[in-house]
Amino acid sequence: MEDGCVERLVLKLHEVSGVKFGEYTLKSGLLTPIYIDLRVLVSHPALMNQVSSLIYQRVQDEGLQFDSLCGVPYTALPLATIICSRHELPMLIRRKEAKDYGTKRMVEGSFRQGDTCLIIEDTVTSGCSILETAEVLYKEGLKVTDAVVLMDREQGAAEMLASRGIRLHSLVSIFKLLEVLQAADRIDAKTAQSVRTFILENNMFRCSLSFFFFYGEDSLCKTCVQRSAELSYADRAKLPNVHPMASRLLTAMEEKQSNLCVSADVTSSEELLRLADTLGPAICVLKTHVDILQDYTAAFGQKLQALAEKHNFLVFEDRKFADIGNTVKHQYEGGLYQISSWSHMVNAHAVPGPGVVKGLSAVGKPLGRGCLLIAQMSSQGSLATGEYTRAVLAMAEEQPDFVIGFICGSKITERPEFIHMTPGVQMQAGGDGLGQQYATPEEVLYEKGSDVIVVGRGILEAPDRLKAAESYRKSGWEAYTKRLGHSGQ
Ligand SMILES: O=c1ccn([C@@H]2O[C@H](COP(=O)(O)O)[C@@H](O)[C@H]2O)c(=O)[nH]1
Repeated sequence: MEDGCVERLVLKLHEVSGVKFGEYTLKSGLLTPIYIDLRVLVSHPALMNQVSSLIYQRVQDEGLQFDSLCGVPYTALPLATIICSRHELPMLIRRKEAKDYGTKRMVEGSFRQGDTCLIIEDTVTSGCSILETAEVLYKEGLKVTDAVVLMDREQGAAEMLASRGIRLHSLVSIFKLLEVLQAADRIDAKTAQSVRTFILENNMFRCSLSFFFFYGEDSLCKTCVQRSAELSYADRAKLPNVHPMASRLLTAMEEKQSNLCVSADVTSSEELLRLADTLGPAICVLKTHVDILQDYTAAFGQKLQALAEKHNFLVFEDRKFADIGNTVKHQYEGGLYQISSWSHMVNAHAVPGPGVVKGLSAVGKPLGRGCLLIAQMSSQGSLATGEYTRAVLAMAEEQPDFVIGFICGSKITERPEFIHMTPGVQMQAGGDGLGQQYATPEEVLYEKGSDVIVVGRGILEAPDRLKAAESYRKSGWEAYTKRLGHSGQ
C-alpha cells in the first residue's frame, strides 16, 4: 500500500465509529477494551469503495492465484461483491444456513471440483469465522489457500489459520491502528497501552494450544482449535490445573444440570436452613450473607454443611473481604462467624492488593477452600471496570492455588480453570431502584459467557420458591447448552 494510505484509512474508520474504545463483549464472551465494528461500512459508500480497492490491491501485490472469491458473511459480502463486480471476477456466496427447499446448497455460484477460492473478511480475532467458511467450501470440493482481511486484531488468527494451511494477509494490524490513532491524538497513551496489554494477554491460538497440550488432538473440535476453548463443565472439572474446589463445583453443576446459585438473603437461620433443604436439589451453590442473620449460632454452620453434603451444593459466604492480609485472616477464621469452618468459598475485593488474597489463603488453603475475586459488580456506576477488572484477573492468575474464579458481569478470561459467577439476575432485565441491575439468565450465560447465575429476590420473592428456582435452573442450563452448541469466534 502506498505511504499514508493505512493512516488515512484508520482515521476514517475511527471517524465513522468503525473502531470504538470502552468495554465491549466479544462473541466469545470475552471483555475487550476495543471493538472493531466494520458493519458501519455499508453506510459509507466512498469508504466501502476505498476498502475494496485496497483489498484488491493487496491481492495483486501478493500475486494470489484463485478461481473465485468468497466473502465471509455478512460484513465482507458487499466488499467481495464490489471487488468481483469491478474486476469481473467470479464470486461464490457461502450460506449461513441451508435452505430447506430447492437445492439445499451451502455455496451459491458456479465452480468446479478442485477450484481455489480466495476468502475475504473484514475483521479477524481468532480466525474461526474464516475457518468456518473454508470448511463449508472444502465440503463442496473447493480449495482454500489464502484469506485477505482488512483488520487483524492479532489475537492468534494468523497462527491458527496457518496451522490449517491458510495464509492470512491483513491490511491493518491492531498495533498499527493504535499507533496511528495515538499519533493523531484520537486516543491517549494510557488507552493505547491498555489495548496493547489486552491483545498480548489474550492470544486465542496460544490459549487453545494449551487445551491441545492437556488433552491431545482428540480434544479438538473438528472445525477449529479455538472451539475447544468452550469446554463443558465436566471437561473443565478434569483439567489438570483446576483447583479442587472449582473441580468439585463444576462436577456438581454437570451432575445436577444446574448453574444456579441461590442468594439466600434472609434474616433468620431457620428460614435459611429450610431454604437450603428445599432448594438444595436445584442449585449448585448456596450464597449467604451471614452477618444479616439475627439469630446466628455456631450450630448454624454445621447444619448448613450437612445440607450441602446431602444435596451436593457448595456454600459461598459473600463476605467481600477488603482489608489488609492480617485483618482478613482474623475476619475469615475467627470472630463470631468463623466463616472458614463452614463456607467452601468466600470472595474478596482486589482493592487492598494481593495481600488480601495471601491473608485469606493462609487460612483457607490448608482447608481446601476457594476464593472468588470481585472483578466487576452488578450495581449501577460500579468502579470495577476496564483496567481495574484486568488487574483483578492478573491478581487471580498470580494465586491460582486459592483463587478459583470471579464475581463478574461477563466472562473476563478464556482460561477454563476459572469460574465466572454473575449476580444481578432475574427473568426480566431491569433494576431494583437502589442501583441493582438485572440481566436475564440467557444474557448472562449465553451472551456474556459466565458460568453461574446468582439469583436472590427473583426466587425469594416468588410465591413458590422451589418452582421459581426450578425455572431459573432450567433456563440457566438451556442457555449454557445453547452456548456449547454455538461456541466459536
Ligand atoms: O456485584 C454484585 C455482587 C454481589 N451481589 C450480591 O448478590 C445478591 C443479589 O441479590 P438479588 O436479590 O438477586 O438482587 C445479593 O446478595 C448481593 O449482595 C450483587 O448483587 N452484585
